[in-house]
Amino acid sequence: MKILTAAQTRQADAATIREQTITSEALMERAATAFTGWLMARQTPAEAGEILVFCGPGNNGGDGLAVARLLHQAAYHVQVYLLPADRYSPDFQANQRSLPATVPRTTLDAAALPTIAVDALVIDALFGTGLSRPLAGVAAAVVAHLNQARARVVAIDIPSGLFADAPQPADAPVMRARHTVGFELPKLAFLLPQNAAFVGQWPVVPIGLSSQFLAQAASKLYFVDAAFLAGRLPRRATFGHKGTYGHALLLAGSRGKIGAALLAAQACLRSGVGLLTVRTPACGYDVLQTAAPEAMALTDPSSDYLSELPDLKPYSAVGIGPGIGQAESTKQVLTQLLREAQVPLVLDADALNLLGADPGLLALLPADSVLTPHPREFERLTSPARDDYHRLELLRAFCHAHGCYVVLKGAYSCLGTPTGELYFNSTGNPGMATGGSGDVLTGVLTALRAQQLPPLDAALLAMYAHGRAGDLAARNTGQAGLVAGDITQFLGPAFEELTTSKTF
Ligand SMILES: NC(=O)C1=CN([C@@H]2O[C@H](COP(=O)(O)OP(=O)(O)OC[C@H]3O[C@@H](n4cnc5c(N)ncnc54)[C@H](O)[C@@H]3O)[C@@H](O)[C@H]2O)[C@@H](O)CC1
Ligand SMILES: Nc1ncnc2c1ncn2[C@@H]1O[C@H](COP(=O)(O)OP(=O)(O)O)[C@@H](O)[C@H]1O
Ligand SMILES: [K+]
Repeated sequence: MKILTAAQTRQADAATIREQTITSEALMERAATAFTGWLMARQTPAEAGEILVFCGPGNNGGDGLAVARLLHQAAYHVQVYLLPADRYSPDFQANQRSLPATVPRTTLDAAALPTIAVDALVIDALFGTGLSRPLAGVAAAVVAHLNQARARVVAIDIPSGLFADAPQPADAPVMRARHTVGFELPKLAFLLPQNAAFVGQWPVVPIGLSSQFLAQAASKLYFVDAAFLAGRLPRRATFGHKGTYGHALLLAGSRGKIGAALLAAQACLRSGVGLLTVRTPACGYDVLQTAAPEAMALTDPSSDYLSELPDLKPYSAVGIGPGIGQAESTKQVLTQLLREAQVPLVLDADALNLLGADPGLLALLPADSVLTPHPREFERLTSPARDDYHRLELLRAFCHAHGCYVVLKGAYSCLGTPTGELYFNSTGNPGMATGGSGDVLTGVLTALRAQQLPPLDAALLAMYAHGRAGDLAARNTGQAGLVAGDITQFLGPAFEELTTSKTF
C-alpha cells in the first residue's frame, strides 16, 4: 500500500468527502468510531478506569471529542481536557456541541496541569497531521507533563508534536505514546527508528477513504504487505526442471566464517533455485558438503580466503559477501567479478565494505545490482546520516547514482530503487537481530535473481519472505531463541503463502 504525506492525507479526506457525498463531520465520526472500536476491544470500562482525553483545536481534537462521546455512551469514565486556542476547526466545534454535558471538561492551564495517576489511560488528540511547527506554550507543557507522568498514552492518528513525514528538531516536545492508532495507511514517521519511542505500537484502522484517490495518488513511498506482492511470485511450472530455475553461484566464507556461507547456501536452496554452486575457501569444503549436500562445492585454491574468481559462464546470478573478509586477494575477486559479470549480482557484508572503501570499485558496479547493507555498511558506502530522514535521502541518491537496488536492512527494511521509490517491508521481528540473519537474506535474493526475477520483484519478495519466515520461526522458538538457521526452515511456508494467495 502507499504511504501518503500529510498534504496528501488532507487531499484524500477531501476526495472521500466529495466522492462519497458525506460531510467532513461524518468522516470524522468514522475515524472516531474506528478508534473507539480498537480501544474498546482491548480495554473494558473497568480495565480502562478514568480515561483522560486531551484535545487540541483542530480536527485531531475533534476526533478526540467524538471519541470521548462514544466512550461515554459505552459506559467508560471520560474526562476531557481542552487546549486553549484562538480558533477551533468547524468539526471540532460541532463535536464540542455534541459532547454530553455530563462529561467533565476543563480548559488546560500550563500553571495548573492536572495530576495524572501512574496507570491513567490518556488519549492524545492534541495535534494530528495538521501540525505546522514544533509544539510550544501550553501544548508543549502538557506533552512534557504527560510524558513525565508515564501515563498509558494512546495517540489518535499520530503522537502530538510528531510530523508525519519530516523530522522535527531534536529537542521538540513530542508525546510518547504506547500505541498510535493510525487511520487507513501507515505514515512514514511510524517506520523510522528515531520515532519508535513516540509512536509505540501502531495499529492502522480503516476509515473508508476513497480507494480511487488512493489508487491514483502519486507517491514514491510504499509499505509492502502480502496484498501488495500478490501475483509477483511466479508459480512453479508443472513441467519445470532444475534447469528452469536457474543456477546460482554464491561466493562466501573465509576461515572462521564458513557458517555465513552455509547459511546463505541453505537459504538459497530453500528459495526455489534450480542449482546452487558455492565457492568457499578450501577450508570450507568438508563442512559445506556435509551440511548442504544439495549444493555443489567449488573450492578456491586458497585455504582461508577467496582468491580467484571461477568461470562465471554456468551461472544465472552471483551472490557475494557473506563472511568473505577483506583480504587483498578477496578484493581482487570482487573487482574481477564487477568487471566481468554478465549476470545479476547480489552484494552483501564485506563485499559492501570493500566497495565502500574504494570509490574506483564502486564505479564498476553493474546496473541493476542488488545491495543489502545494514545502516553501518550503508554509511561506509555513502556518508554518515544526520537522521533517519536524511538516510533515506542518501539511499535515494545512491540508488539513482549507481542504477542499483539497495535493501537498507532494519526493523522495516527499506528498498531503494534507481527511480526513487522507497519500499518499506512489513514483516520481521526483533528475534531476527541475530548474527547470520543477513546471510540468509543474501541467499534468498541470489536464488530469486537466479530464477530471472527482475531486481524489483526479487528484492521485494526476498525482504518480505525473509521477514515472514522469521515471524513464523519465532512462533516456535520465541524471539530470544531465534537463530538465523531457523529463518531458513520457514522460507518454504513463507513463499507458499505468497503463491497460494494468488487465484487464477
Ligand atoms: N483521513 C484522515 O486521516 C482523517 C483525519 N482526521 C483527523 O484530522 C486530523 C488533522 O486535522 P487538522 O488538519 O485540523 O490538524 P490538527 O488537528 O493537527 O491541528 C491543526 C491546527 O492546529 C494548528 N497548529 C498546527 N501546529 C501547531 C502548533 N505547533 N502549535 C499550535 N497550533 C498548531 C493549525 O494552525 C491548525 O489550526 C488528523 O490527524 C486526524 O486526527 C479525521 O477527523 C478525519 C479523517
Ligand atoms: N528488529 C528487527 N525487526 C525486524 N527485522 C530485523 C530486526 N533486526 C534485524 N532484522 C533483520 O535481520 C537481518 C539482519 O541482517 P544483518 O544485520 O546483516 O545481520 P548479519 O550480518 O548478522 O547477517 C536484516 O534482514 C534485518 O532486516
Ligand atoms: K494526536
